Formats: sequence, structure tokens, C-alpha cells
Amino acid sequence: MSSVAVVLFTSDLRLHDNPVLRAALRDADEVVPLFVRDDAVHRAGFDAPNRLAFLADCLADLDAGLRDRDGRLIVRRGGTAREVKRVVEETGAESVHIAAGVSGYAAQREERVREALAGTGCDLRVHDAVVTALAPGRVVPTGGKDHFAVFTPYFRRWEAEGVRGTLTAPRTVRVPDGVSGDALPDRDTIKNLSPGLARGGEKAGRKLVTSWLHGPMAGYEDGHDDLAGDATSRLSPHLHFGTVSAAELANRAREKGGAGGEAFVRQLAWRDFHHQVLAARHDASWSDYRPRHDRWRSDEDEIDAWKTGHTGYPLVDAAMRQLAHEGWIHNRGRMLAASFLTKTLYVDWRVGARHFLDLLVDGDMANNQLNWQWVAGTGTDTRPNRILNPVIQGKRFDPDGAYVRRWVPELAEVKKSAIHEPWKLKGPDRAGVDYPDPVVDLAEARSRFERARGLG
Ligand SMILES: Cc1cc2nc3c(=O)[nH]c(=O)nc-3n(C[C@H](O)[C@H](O)[C@H](O)COP(=O)(O)OP(=O)(O)OC[C@H]3O[C@@H](n4cnc5c(N)ncnc54)[C@H](O)[C@@H]3O)c2cc1C
Repeated sequence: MSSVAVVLFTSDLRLHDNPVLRAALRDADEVVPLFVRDDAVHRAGFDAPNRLAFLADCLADLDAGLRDRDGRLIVRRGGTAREVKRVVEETGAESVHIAAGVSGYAAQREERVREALAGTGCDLRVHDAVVTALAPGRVVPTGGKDHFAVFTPYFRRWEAEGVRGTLTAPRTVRVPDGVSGDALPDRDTIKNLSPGLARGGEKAGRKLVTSWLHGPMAGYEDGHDDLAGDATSRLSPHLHFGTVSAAELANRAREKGGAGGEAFVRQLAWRDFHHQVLAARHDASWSDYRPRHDRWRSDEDEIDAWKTGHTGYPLVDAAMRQLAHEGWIHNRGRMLAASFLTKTLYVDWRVGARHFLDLLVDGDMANNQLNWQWVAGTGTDTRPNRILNPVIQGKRFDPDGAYVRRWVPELAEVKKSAIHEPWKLKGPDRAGVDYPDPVVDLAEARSRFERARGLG
């Protein structure tokens, strides 16, 4: 009789460089490639339409890739532990393989699967360095701490440790007969999608990687902050869903080398850095990593102006409108939008993080929550009280105003000298522009924040 293993796909929706799939294929003659659409994700409001649509693409592509290899994807809906147990009982599987996750949800899911399998004779095997390039906890600071709280020393150790080797995709995946699944989710039935949403799937991800490595990555060091140039990889949703492997990407970028390659690999280490923080501190998803005793403001009109891109600060508004349109924002735009909400308006970072999670196609517990905390000064930033000024940021990172004009069409005709300060326009020039006055005065907002943090 053939032996069977289950591969429980989670944030690793790929066939290339997938240690989970490879290990299952080594263990058994036949493999059940399983994805469970867990009701808990829905209950937590984490299946936002943009991510659900991207996920639908990923699952369809994974299924197609498996079919090319004589297999298929089994999708089930319900509780993950219950569905895994059912598949184990139906197939007599002797092992279940899963990637180690970093969030509280992932830890709980793993625990529930372990409990469900207890007494069945089927082992749970958890694989590291699947979701991240380097496994969380693989490098730790001297002195007994379980994670790094500062990026630079982490990065030194990350680089010295090196990333595991890349694995090839399997040629054949034999799936036992008679295992039933639900229909794949249908992207076309998902409502409230951002109109400019990217397409998901491993094929799309690998294509993007190849064109990135052989082209724009060379200019990444100089160009990564140029908002209008849009010269970053846009690989974040693929890394989030695991259609692109972080380890393989780091290896390939390193091989390609150059200043662009090095700068890009450093960003992948930032991703690992936030993941190792969350793995050690699940509470940092929604609680201050370093409490500053903030007594946040909550003005609904101001929050609404921020969400809809009507704060009167062009660069903030451009970023927020890009979010609504694409479900994605350039990193510089994310930093500015988050600084404006948490420091200029002095609104709780959780309000902003929730809104980003509702729209971002790459919305991710580690990267979103910990970057929000970093910007809010409740996280790992060693300068927690810095405030980004939207006018200065605009002049520096969008000097011609091309990014603002792209996303805030009301300002399309405004001349370069006033594009980041349209309130300075006079008479008919101002009257002809249907754009709000600033929601807050920057100097007053700065004093308010500094007082609140006990600095002034
Ligand atoms: C407030 C805020 C919220 C954010 N929310 C998310 C999120 O939900 N999901 C997410 O993937 N990223 C998030 N980021 C990090 C970063 O903005 C995005 O990863 C990046 O803009 C994605 O674009 P890219 O793929 O073109 O990045 P590139 O510049 O091409 O970088 C390559 C990869 O490195 C990683 N990376 C880059 N910058 C960071 C960073 N600061 N922290 C962690 N990883 C990084 C990402 O995986 C990215 O895809 C957030 C940043 C801020 C300031």
C-alpha cells in the first residue's frame, strides 16, 4: 500500500523552493496538497476583498501547477484542524507538513492541528525558513534575549548566517484518488475590489522576479524612494502569500549583486526582522511593543479625511488614494501616511493599521503592525519621536509633484512651486482648485505631539 502525506499550504502557495512540499514528497509515495479556507480568518475580518481576490489567483495557479505535475489542489472550507484530521482519516496519511508561522493565529492553528492529530498515529512536521528567508530565532542577541529589537545588529548577524539553499520544483506530485474538495474561490464574484489590483499566482510572481532582477533592481539603491518613479519591486503581495520564496529571492538578488542587489536584500532582511519580532511577541499585533503612555485623540472627521485622502496635504492624500485604487502603496507613502495619522493627527496606530489591513493586498500581521508601530514610535524605531513633515517629504521625494498629480487630479494643473502647499495659492489660482484646506496646522500639531510625549 502506498504511503500518504498531507501538505498543508498556508503562506507558501508555491511549487518552487518549498521545503514543506519537498519534505512531504520525500516522506511518502502520495501527497495531498491541501489548502483550508479557515472560518477563523473570516471571523477576524482578515479576508479583505483585495487579499481574497489575490488568494483566488494564487490557488487557481497552484492548482494548475499541480495538474501539470499529475496532481491537483484540494481546497476545503471550515476549521483547519478539523479539515486536516478528516483528510488524514480519509487517506490514512502518516504525516502532515506545514510551514512555521510567526503570528499568534499561526501558533494557535499549529497547536490545534497537533491536538487534532494526537492519537491518530499521524505526525505533524513543522518546517522553518519557508515564510521568511531566515527562520525567526535562528540568530538571537547575546545576553539571553529571544529576538533582536534593533535592526542593524540583526542585519549583521542575518548576513553572516546566510540563507538556506534554493530547492527546485518537483516534477511529479501524485495525489491519492477519491479525496474531495470544495470549489476554488472565484475572483469574479468578489465585490469591493480596488480597481487597480495586481494579479496573484506563482507564475505571475516568478515573472515579476525575473524582470525585476534583470532590470530595475540595478537602480534600486538610488531610486527606491522616488515616489513617482515607482521603482521598487512590487513583490510584497507575492512574498505575503508565498508565491515567491523570500529565501530564493534573497539568493538570486545576491547572485546578481551590485549596489541595487545589496540594498534590495537589506529590505528582505527588514521583512525577516519584523517577522522575528512578532514570532517572539505575538501581543505586538495589537498592543504597543514599547508603551509610550499615549492618550490618543479620536476625531472622526479627521480620521475620515485621512482615510479618503482629503487632509489638504497633497502627498498624504496621494498615498491614501493610491491605497484605495491599487490596494498597495509605495513604502515612502506608507511611512508618511502613517506618520501623519499617528503623530500629526495623534490618532492611535491601531486605527491606521486596521484601515491598511482592510485594503492592502500585501496586508501582513508582521510587516503591517510592526511598521505601524515603528512609525508611531511604540515599536522598534530608535528615534521614536521623529515626525515626517508632508511638505518637506514632498519636496524631497516627489520634487516635480508627478506622484501627487497622478493620484490627486484636482491638483493636476497646479504649478510645481505650489504642488505640495496649495494653500499658498492666491486669488483665482486658489479659487480654481477644488481641494480642501489643511485639516490641521503642522506647527500646532507638532507641539501637541511633543507635549503628549512629554518632550516640550
Ligand atoms: C505603515 C506601514 C505599513 C506597512 N504594511 C506592510 C504590509 O502590510 N505588508 C508588507 O509586505 N509590507 C508592509 N510595509 C513595508 C513596505 O512598505 C512594503 O513591504 C513595500 O512598500 C512593498 O513594496 P515592494 O514590494 O515594491 O518593496 P521593495 O522596496 O521592492 O522591497 C522588497 C521587499 O522587502 C520587504 N520590505 C521592504 N520594506 C520593508 C519594511 N519597511 N518592512 C518590512 N519589509 C519590507 C517587502 O517584503 C518587500 O516586498 C509597511 C510599511 C509601513 C511604513
